Amino acid sequence: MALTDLSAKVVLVDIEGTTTSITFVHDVLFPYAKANARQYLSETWETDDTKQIVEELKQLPQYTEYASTLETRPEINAAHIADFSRYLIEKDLKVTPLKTLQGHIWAKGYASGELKGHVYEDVAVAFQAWSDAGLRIAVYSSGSVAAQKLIFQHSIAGDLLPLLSAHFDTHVGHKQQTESYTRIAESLEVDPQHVLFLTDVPEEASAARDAGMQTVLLARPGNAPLTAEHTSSFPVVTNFVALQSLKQP
Ligand SMILES: CSCCC(=O)C(=O)COP(=O)(O)O
Ligand SMILES: [Mg+2]
Repeated sequence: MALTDLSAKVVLVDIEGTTTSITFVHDVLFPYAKANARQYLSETWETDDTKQIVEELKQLPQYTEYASTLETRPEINAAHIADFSRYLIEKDLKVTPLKTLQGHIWAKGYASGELKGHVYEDVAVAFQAWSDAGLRIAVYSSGSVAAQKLIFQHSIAGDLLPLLSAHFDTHVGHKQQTESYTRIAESLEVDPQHVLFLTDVPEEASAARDAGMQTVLLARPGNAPLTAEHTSSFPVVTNFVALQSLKQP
């Protein structure tokens, strides 16, 4: 089954584990956010945007859990919120206000050149080929839309942003919920059956498939191993080029 046989009009890509290595996210992006959270929060503490992020962080159930581990009642300041952000990052919690904050922090690193977005070497080639073939390319990641734009604009393969036509983050819903994919298809004004979703997470593929999308799993180096049940339930490829000669499971 070649990509063209999938009758896709939109290719919807996940980022971490799909276009980009998990190692880059965990060993470069997360440490950068942890190291720079306090400074960012101090510098922007009085802005409406940061006030909103802080409010949303404090509403998270994990905040009550975190605060209960502290010996004294904390003062709500940049240092305390930075500590809580680091706690969330260490647990790899993909919660919306943390992802918004991370995107803002990474912006400085990309602007200075300290950060360059990792993409696998087949990604730019595939994006160009899909775009040339008239397919739209959209992104759905737990990373904020701002963070998605940064990783592709400042990628090691150059500026890939012009090839992308839409971005979705957890504001549309969580990635393991079917309704999120229904909303994405509605927003793209396309029948879900004409969307091909590429991800490394079987539960995300399952949710997208339940919404009527076509789904393919990526088995990139360093991704969590797929079980026999996963590989019998979904087509699996190791890179985007392999989509051209995809075999049904
Ligand atoms: C948008 S780049 C940062 C990656 C990130 O923070 C993240 O949570 C990626 O999750 P994904 O849904 O792309 O697997
Ligand atoms: Mg992923």
